Amino acid sequence: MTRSVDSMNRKKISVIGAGFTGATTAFIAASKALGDVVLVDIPQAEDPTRGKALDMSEAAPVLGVDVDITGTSNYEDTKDSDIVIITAGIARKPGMSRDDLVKTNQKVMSAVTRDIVKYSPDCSILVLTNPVDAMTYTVYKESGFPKNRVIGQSGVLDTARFRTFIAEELKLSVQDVQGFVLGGHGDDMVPLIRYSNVGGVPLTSLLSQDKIDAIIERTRKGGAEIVNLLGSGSAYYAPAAALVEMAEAILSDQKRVLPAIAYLEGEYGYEDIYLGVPTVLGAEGIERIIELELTDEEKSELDKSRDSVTNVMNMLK
Ligand SMILES: NC(=O)C1=CN([C@@H]2O[C@H](COP(=O)(O)OP(=O)(O)OC[C@H]3O[C@@H](n4cnc5c(N)ncnc54)[C@H](O)[C@@H]3O)[C@@H](O)[C@H]2O)C=CC1
Ligand SMILES: O=C([O-])CC(=O)C(=O)O
Repeated sequence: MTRSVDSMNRKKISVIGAGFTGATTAFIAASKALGDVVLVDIPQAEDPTRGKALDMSEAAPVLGVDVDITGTSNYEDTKDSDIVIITAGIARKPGMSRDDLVKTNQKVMSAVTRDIVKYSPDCSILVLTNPVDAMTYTVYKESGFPKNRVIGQSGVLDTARFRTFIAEELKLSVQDVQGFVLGGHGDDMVPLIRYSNVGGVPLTSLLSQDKIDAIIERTRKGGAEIVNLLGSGSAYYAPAAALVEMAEAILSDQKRVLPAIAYLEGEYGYEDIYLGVPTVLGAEGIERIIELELTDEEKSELDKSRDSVTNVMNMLK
């Protein structure tokens, strides 16, 4: 791997899985000059991973960024990463649920985590691979890392979809739409209307209950909507943008308040489970879990989502 001048001062981001989400994540991270990027995939007869990395490197002069982008199947190249993002594994096809991926992707998580830990024992790990709550749990157990350094991505993406649909309905800037989607990354996720607003104005003052219910339903099925439109594979632009926002919060110690899949030990009344909750993301990974006060109805929706994640976790044997 060649390292350009001054690379010692830059952060190092490794992305495992150079498919749609991995390559897009690598490209967005490099475009924002978050750090040097190492893209890893399994060895193949031709070398698409190196091809993608070289193509991205050739965009750097146009984008005006000085970062090294490496494509490889050798984990030694990931040595001393600050953050490792896992997107490796299989994606669902139309008609499948995310949970159908559990057996195959569990094996992939175990294998890649061993290599990540061997070369970057001090990194933070961000997991995207589905079913993501259970896969984050798998990586946590396999890595032996402290819970704050193993984090899953769902809430930033689910909230981004929710914000998109609200902005579209109201014909207002997406930048002013705030919201929170909690729970597992499945059809039972919990968009919290009481904590959602547009420029500080409560959502319930701007939209009828019927419209809000339709937006909740579309958010819950947001992944499947894209899967059906694409015909093969699943979403990757918005998931990659979500991963980069979380990675930047950690690498730049931003103390962002973002939903993340966190290991719970009593928070929200749950034990020994990874689930989407509001967190503070900074240099230590998940630095804090924010416990929102929930109504009985919201709590029972979150319980239902927790039960769905528990069902998938029971398949991890
Ligand atoms: N949590 C979330 O919000 C989201 C999760 N996903 C999930 O992310 C995963 C990846 O999705 P895509 O990138 O679209 O799939 P993809 O099929 O385009 O890419 C996956 C890549 O992983 C590689 N891979 C498989 N086993 C590997 C191993 N042992 N080591 C290294 N690389 C390996 C494959 O060769 C492939 O290039 C899927 O499980 C998908 O469901 C996707 C979008 C959002
Ligand atoms: O739906 C899928 O399979 C991929 C995913 O998690 C999403 O786009 O939310």
